[in-house]
Amino acid sequence: MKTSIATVSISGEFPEKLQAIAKAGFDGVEIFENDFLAYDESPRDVGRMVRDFGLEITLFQPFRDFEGMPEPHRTRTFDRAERKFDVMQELGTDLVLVCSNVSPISLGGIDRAAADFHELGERAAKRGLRVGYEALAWGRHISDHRDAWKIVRRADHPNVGLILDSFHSLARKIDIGSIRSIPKEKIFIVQLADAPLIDMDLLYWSRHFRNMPGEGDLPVTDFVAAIAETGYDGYFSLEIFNDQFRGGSPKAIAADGHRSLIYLGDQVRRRPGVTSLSVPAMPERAAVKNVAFVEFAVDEADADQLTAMLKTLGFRRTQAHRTKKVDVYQQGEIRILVNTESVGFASSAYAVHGPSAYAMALEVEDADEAYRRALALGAEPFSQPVNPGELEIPAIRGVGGGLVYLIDTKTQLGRLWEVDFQPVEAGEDPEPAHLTTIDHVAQTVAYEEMLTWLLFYTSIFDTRKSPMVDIIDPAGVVRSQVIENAAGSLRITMNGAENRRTLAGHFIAEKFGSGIQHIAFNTDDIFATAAALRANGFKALPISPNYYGDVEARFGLDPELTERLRSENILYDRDEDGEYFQLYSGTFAEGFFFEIVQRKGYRGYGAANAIFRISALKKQIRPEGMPTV
Ligand SMILES: O=C(O)c1ccc(O)c(O)c1
Ligand SMILES: [Mg+2]
Repeated sequence: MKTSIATVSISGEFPEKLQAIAKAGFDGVEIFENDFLAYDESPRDVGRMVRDFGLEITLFQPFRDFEGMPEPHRTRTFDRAERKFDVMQELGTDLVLVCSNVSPISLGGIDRAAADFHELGERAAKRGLRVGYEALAWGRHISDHRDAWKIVRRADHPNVGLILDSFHSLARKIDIGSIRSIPKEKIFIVQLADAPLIDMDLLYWSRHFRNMPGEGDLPVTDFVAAIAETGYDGYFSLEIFNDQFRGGSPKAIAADGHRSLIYLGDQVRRRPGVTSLSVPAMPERAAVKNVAFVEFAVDEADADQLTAMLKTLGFRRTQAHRTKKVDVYQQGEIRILVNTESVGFASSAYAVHGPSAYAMALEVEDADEAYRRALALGAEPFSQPVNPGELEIPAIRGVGGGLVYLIDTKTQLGRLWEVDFQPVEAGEDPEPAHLTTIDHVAQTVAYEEMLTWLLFYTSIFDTRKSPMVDIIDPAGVVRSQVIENAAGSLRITMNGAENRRTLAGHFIAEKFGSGIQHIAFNTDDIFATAAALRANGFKALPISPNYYGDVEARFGLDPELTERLRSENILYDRDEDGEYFQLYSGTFAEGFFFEIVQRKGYRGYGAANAIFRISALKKQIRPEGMPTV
């Protein structure tokens, strides 16, 4: 599978775009005419620059409003094509993309269009060039790849072929089965884009909301599988018109794009009936069994505050690292590590971000396989020296430059708690609070980074994403998206902050970056937990009394239950799957907090309650740090 990306897909000056594209690992680039026109160098120099970056020009595009023109426009259109052919020859590319005519003066008719393409094919052939025809979803007469294919077939010219673009076909829900019968040599190139499902005008949707395959909701994998079944193994080229990407970091967007293509190729390769696609071999997406631990980087003073909070939550200090200043706090199957080292990565994470949950460990079937897959998808490996006899845990860089450790039980890694750690004497143990497992880890990221991390998790781990929802913060909107596995043993909620006045935005600003903002634990009995926490001196986040009148009315709750919820500051939600109870701690270190949940069949995250807990949490953050609304 050869990878390419259109220059329109990313921001920056022409050379900056090319550099980012080359660095991300693409083989080719589509030159989008306006990018080229806005640049001062000659076509020859641009062609040379592209090749100097080790890239091939996959095509020049778009050539608009070509087929079906009445005279005198028709003659002029052919003259215009000849001019573009000159440019292509100087650039050093043999393929031009002709998109279906949108002009109101254009005439319909398959034969007329086919005759025009036949003639264009003749002219192109004289120069050793090729013409690819693409149906725009909003084309005047041709808006369906099946019709474009009819025209190409009838044009019957070796230098005229079809260009398929996933957006145009999938946005119009055109039957993908229609692709399977197209001879592979007539597919000149394939353009790919995904998009979130939004009900809007096709042109506007296409020009502003496309995103990388896997980032949106279109069945791009099915589309590529159908193409692969023809035996096509040419270029797959990203063509992403996206307002956010245009303003984003060229390097990051290009890297996401390349990752999305490799991930897509790997998914398609695993489909039955697909043999042609040459994709680098890599292990399957890793099934995550659980979040094995979350590790905090803190100094001694913060550690006192954090561990005091953990104790009120019913955690016991059970182990200490043999050679490092790392303590393990445990309850049920949950492990929280508290790292107060003054050297190494945790300490630098502390220096940059202050106290933070900088690392988490995911237990998978085979840590080495998960690690290899992550690297094949362009994840950044992490390692630091370990002391003799200690385990080297495979790790990759995650959200905000934090770490994701990968562990398993089939190798020595399964003995981590015996090899690297030793038991400590029981101290003054708190009352156990019946916390069992980590329900979810909530990461706060800048809104522009959301898709990057979404692709990171979904491409490496066997997870799926939920639709994005809006969380209302009194100071703005926070976008929230869940990444979870079918078993519910890995749940990550990602909150994207658009401004710094929201709780999420404040967290990012204060921490100098993205990271884990809260961890939620499961209990099987929220009221027993609440009672134990009270006995431990835990301070629950106070929820406005007005909230309880509303939930009682909304869900028709028994007043006795409402009163219990109110007296324990427990939030409540219910949907068709079941009930949900939520209890929050106060904040630690400028916005970090803990949550305790009980799920009675419920699978969501209490989005409707978010505004109430956000308002309550904001009251706890130092007033000068957090503008109120
Ligand atoms: O939005 C457009 O005009 C446009 C142009 C060229 C393409 O390949 C395409 O998919 C869309
Ligand atoms: Mg296109």
